[in-house]
Amino acid sequence: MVVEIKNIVKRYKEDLAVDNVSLSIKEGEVFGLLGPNGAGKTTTINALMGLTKIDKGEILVFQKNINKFSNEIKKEIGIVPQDIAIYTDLTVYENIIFFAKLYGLRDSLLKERAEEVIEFTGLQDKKKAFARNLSGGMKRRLNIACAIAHHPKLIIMDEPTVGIDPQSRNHILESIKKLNKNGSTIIYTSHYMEEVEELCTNIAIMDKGKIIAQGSGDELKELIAVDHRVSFDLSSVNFTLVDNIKNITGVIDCIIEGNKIIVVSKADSKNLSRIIDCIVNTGVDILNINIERPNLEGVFLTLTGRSLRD
Ligand SMILES: Nc1ncnc2c1ncn2[C@@H]1O[C@H](COP(=O)(O)OP(=O)(O)OP(=O)(O)O)[C@@H](O)[C@H]1O
Repeated sequence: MVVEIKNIVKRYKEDLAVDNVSLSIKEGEVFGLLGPNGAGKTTTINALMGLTKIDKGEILVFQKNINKFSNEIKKEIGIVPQDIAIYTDLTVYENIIFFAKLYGLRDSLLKERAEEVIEFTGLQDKKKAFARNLSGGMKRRLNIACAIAHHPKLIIMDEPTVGIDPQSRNHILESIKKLNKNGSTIIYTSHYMEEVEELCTNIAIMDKGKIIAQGSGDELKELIAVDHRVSFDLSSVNFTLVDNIKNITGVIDCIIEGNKIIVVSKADSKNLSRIIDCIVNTGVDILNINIERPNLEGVFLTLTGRSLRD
């Protein structure tokens, strides 16, 4: 395991920010911590980075307790904090050099890596620009560049795409995939379920300080995949058709909404082709088919009764 978080607790006065959280993160994973604002993600991540003192529990990174970290271990970690940590009065290049030196890079390797991460984060045109003059998305990219020049084995990113333009967001998501492909283990927090679903091989859903579910995206969606829904826009709808569809194996219900029908089936019914045949044989044209797939938003809603974005 690259990271083992064991039963950690963090309280801020009456507020139990992290309530007995345990997580294990394997080498090579993109591990997603998903949860709404205030769920306890940043507190967990700050505890992992040794920035927040925990009240109870234990955290191991590379099998070492984080309180006993040597500089050698710190050099294996890259941190992209939620609040952008760059020097606005330095240029893009100078910022990268500054942080890379902190991680021990020197001489020709230092310059080589600075060029490498400038290209990696797409900041070539901004190399000599002062950080204060960058857009929000570019500042985020610079923040990432500063955290990865030393080629860390573990990269921790706390909501790196909050409040940025779609172009920078896509760039960051692609960069994370590449970093993972090149061998880094990634821990990624977000309240955007689409990002977590796209990026992460293992996901923990956090709410009110607790981990409420954990697994791959598919495993989590299975939690709510008790039935599936397919809607058909039709040229016309009649009751004979609806009755015939209800008689197909696996169909639980068939709901009429104007010229649309919504067919609810048990998961794994594999009856779509039979439903389509049934409609076509009645002489009705199918104008559109929409298969409603379960997503992580649905998982969160089912588990908590609330939306992720409340
Ligand atoms: N320094 C602090 N002092 C007091 N309370 C805090 C502090 N940091 C966090 N909290 C509280 O702990 C809880 C968890 O906050 P945390 O920032 O970890 O959540 P989060 O999931 O990261 O949310 P967000 O997505 O908004 O960053 C919240 O109720 C928050 O108000």
